[in-house]
Amino acid sequence: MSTAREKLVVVGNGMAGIGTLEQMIKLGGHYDIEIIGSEPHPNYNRIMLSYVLEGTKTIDDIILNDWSWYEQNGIQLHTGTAVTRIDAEDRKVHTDTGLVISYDKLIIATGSKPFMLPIPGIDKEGVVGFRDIADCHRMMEAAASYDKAAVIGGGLLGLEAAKGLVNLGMDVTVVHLMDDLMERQLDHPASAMLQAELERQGIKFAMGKQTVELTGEQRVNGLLFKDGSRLDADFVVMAVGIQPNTAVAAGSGMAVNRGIIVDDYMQTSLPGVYAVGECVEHRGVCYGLVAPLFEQGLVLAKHLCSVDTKPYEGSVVSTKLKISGVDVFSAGEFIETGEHTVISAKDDWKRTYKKVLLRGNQIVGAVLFGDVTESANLQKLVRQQAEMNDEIYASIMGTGCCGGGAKAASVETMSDDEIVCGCNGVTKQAIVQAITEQGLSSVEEIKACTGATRSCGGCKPVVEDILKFVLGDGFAAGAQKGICTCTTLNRDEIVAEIKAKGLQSIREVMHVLGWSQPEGCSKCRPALNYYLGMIYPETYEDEAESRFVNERMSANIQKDGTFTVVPRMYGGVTTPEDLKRIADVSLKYDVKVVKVTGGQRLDLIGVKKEDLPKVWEELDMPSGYAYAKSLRTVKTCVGSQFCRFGTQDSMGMGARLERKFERLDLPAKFKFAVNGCPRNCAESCTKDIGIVGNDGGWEIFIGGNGGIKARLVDSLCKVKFDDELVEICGAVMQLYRETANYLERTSEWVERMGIDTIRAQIVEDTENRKALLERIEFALTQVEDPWKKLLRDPQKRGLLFEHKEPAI
Ligand SMILES: Cc1cc2nc3c(=O)[nH]c(=O)nc-3n(C[C@H](O)[C@H](O)[C@H](O)COP(=O)(O)OP(=O)(O)OC[C@H]3O[C@@H](n4cnc5c(N)ncnc54)[C@H](O)[C@@H]3O)c2cc1C
Ligand SMILES: NC(=O)c1ccc[n+]([C@@H]2O[C@H](COP(=O)([O-])OP(=O)(O)OC[C@H]3O[C@@H](n4cnc5c(N)ncnc54)[C@H](O)[C@@H]3O)[C@@H](O)[C@H]2O)c1
Ligand code: SF4
Ligand code: FES
Repeated sequence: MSTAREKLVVVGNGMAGIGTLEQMIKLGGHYDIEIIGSEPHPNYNRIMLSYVLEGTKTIDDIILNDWSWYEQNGIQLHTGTAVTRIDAEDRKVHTDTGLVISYDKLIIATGSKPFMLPIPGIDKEGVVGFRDIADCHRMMEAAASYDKAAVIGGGLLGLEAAKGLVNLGMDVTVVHLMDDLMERQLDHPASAMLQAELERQGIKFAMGKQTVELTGEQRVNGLLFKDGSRLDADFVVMAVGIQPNTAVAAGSGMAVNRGIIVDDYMQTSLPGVYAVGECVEHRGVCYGLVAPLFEQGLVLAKHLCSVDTKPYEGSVVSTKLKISGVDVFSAGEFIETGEHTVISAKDDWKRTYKKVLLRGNQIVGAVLFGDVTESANLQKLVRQQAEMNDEIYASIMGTGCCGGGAKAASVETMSDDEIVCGCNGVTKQAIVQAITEQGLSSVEEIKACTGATRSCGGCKPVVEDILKFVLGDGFAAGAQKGICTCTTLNRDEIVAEIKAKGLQSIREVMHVLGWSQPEGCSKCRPALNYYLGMIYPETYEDEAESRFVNERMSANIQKDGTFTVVPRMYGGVTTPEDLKRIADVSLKYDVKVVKVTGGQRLDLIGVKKEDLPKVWEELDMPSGYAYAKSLRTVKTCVGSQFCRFGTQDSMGMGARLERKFERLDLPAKFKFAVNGCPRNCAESCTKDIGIVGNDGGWEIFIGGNGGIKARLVDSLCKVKFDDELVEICGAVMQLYRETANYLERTSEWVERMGIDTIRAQIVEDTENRKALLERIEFALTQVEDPWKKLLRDPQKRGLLFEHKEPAI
């Protein structure tokens, strides 16, 4: 027996109303749907208007659901039509075009309008709000004809508008009532840093100014302030906040305060009538950001589709200013009171500021300026009111300890319903389903399929964490031309730009080269850190927080949270004394397993994090770099010292090579093997550099790999003397350092470059070889054992490994 479908009418074709419908469609809701929207466009991403104004997007780029979406989903759409009256008794809406549309259920999603100051002159020509596509066009037209703009209001909207107008060539002054910009999101230090940065970008400020009149004849020509001073302006943008659109609701007898009053299921005071988005007031709060609206929309969609749902209990909001090169983030509580414990760090040289507020031990708010790498993580922690602990502390405050682990864990504990992409209302479940059911494996694919990361990009790190969590090692963040989705530049272009422009830090590279995501991502940051270190071995200050967790800890984390310790054993050779020390330390620190590795050394598995420094100290052996993109092992056979077939001293040569080239940063992990004769007992054929002794000297092979993508080596050349062998190996390593993509193994590099090209540059061009050698020799003078370095630094040691109160 079929039942007639109920009729659902939506008033407002904006982000909240359509976001709710999208969720309902996914849930399989059965309604006949009709939408009435006063704008003449299909649903678009309002938050991207800032980018349209700035000139980095067009209107076409920001359409979220084009006309065909409505058709495909059987939705009747009336654009350019405003609802003027709701007749709740007869369940009908009336429009300004004379339509009368009946409903069974009604959703009001009318959003807000800009608040226009009630001052003389507000109606003059050249005074606009910034809310929709029409406003955006008005601003762009004004910029083509006029020079001097004033933006009243130094909040998020005002600052983004000001930057857009500066980009369009206008002379822009932001007029702000208070002494601090964005005082609703930032504390004083962050505000001051923000203002200084925006001044550098060409925006002027008139702070602490109350506008009492807009002067001029028909068109505005200036602003008059309460203190009697004036500012000339032939164009004025009003950005002093918003007002929920409640007139139609109020006129129909609905309970309205500042916004339309709703309960925890978005139901208004009238039966069958719901409201969602900026027009509503929930538990006394009206929201002005999209993330809460999508959270409301999800609850409403489930409620209307009779799917079990938790009630909507309010949102913890976070904000991010969308101005390139200005990284600001704020979440939850941001002004400290006596109740808070404050963790903060301000660096005037790097121009960064971080503050985290705790109530008890719970994270209740944060402000970041300059370095917002941890914004996605902090957003989750504040939303979850997570307990602060050593790992979270270290990852947020910059030592980066276990940041990856903490993030992966928090992705695991996120509920399916949790919204990952606030701008587009995409939940964790939607992303996981896209990965598992549609076989997606990159951020770009997730973006195309779900919309996540499509707008401000702030959710990209979390999307990447989910990809990593679901796919593990199978995660490859996209096959685009750029090194990641933050840039379209490839490795060679980036390295060339760094050299040509003398760029010195990750932040500078991302800013100058126009990264789409100001704080970068987990793919580009480690790569940039490597390229900068390779280009400037002497002066570049390594950014530990841009390295992978194992590298930051100088140990490999295991699935039970303990670590492994692998000391160096040059050429796979050890001594009874070293073995005794390893045994003593293993017993003392309750090491679970001592494993002989494939690279001929010992792996102490199951060391507790807090014991790592003591284990390193008591072993008193160099780090084996088992965690690093660096030289790992030099596997040797017994060779001529003992083997009756041996023609060359493979153990001696292996140890020499390992001592010489250890500790150097490389694009990926790197392994040698050295054999005393062509019987090849130490298996040179699958190593990055494989060396085989013969009667007349040595043969050098490169580009082998025994891992997932197995590859046998190519022969590079034969040499007669030991010193020549070491030189060729050094030149190969330096050429690889200078030309490989970060994480590219030599097996891929040799195939990409071609063995003949490499041979020509190293074997045949002796001048080039000499230059490569000079550069690697210099780089080698700059390296230091990381275990010893950490042991010398009590603050870092305390922060990374011990449960001590960190020094702030
Ligand atoms: C320039 C700009 C940048 C922003 N950037 C961000 C950001 O970075 N991050 C963030 O979280 N938020 C941002 N916001 C805020 C965000 O865009 C809003 O929170 C969101 O769009 C609100 O969605 P909504 O559906 O409630 O309202 P809207 O998107 O405004 O949709 C309401 C729609 O209803 C229509 N309507 C109104 N009355 C009627 C009627 N009587 N009949 C028919 N239709 C009607 C309106 O014309 C409008 O199209 C930004 C806003 C602007 C203007
Ligand atoms: N990146 C983002 O997240 C983003 C970007 C743009 C807009 N938005 C949202 O759009 C909405 C509108 O933004 P907004 O910046 O207009 O609102 P807002 O309320 O965040 O900021 C308005 C600012 O104007 C100032 N102000 C008030 N009266 C003034 C006066 N008479 N003279 C000078 N300054 C005065 C206030 O002190 C305040 O800082 C907000 O909800 C905002 O969250 C968000
Ligand atoms: S490779 Fe040759 S020298 Fe080395 S152990 Fe085997 S047989 Fe002996
Ligand atoms: S949160 Fe802005 S694009 Fe996802």
